Amino acid sequence: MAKLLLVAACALIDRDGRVLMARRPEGKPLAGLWEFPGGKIGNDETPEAALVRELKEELAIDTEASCLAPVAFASQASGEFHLLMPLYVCRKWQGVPRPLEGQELKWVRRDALTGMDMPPADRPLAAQLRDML
Ligand SMILES: Nc1nc2c([nH]c(=O)n2[C@@H]2O[C@H](COP(=O)(O)OP(=O)(O)OP(=O)(O)O)[C@@H](O)[C@H]2O)c(=O)[nH]1
Repeated sequence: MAKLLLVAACALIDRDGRVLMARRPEGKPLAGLWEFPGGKIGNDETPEAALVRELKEELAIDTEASCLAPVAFASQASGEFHLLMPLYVCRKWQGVPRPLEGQELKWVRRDALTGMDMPPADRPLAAQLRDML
């Protein structure tokens, strides 16, 4: 069986109900596609701790595990790995998201979510999120 790739992803929701999407920069796998901020879960790291860390590293915002609500997950073959990716919703954080890793950021209305060019694992998640918001 393919090795599991554990990734934690987060839908930041603003006061107008929009979702923050990030566009993967050139040079990374799946470059140009829109994804949820987040990243790989390290050894000895909980998914929540990984997200708090990634949101700081990628977006310069601070949040905490108690502000992360799990809403869905993706389970998808991805090259030599099998991606298992829990998606959390976060509505409370400190700071203004800034693109620290060369990514483009966009606040997206719920109706526009499913029209974005996304990695295959994200498409069902975007639809679930749209129906939830
Ligand atoms: N963050 C994030 N990763 C996703 C999403 N959808 C998806 O297929 N992935 C995949 O999950 C993996 C996450 O890798 P990453 O490159 O963002 O994570 P990272 O920052 O920890 O990795 P790095 O340190 O190697 O750059 C990639 O293979 C990426 O393509 C998504 O919505 N958000």
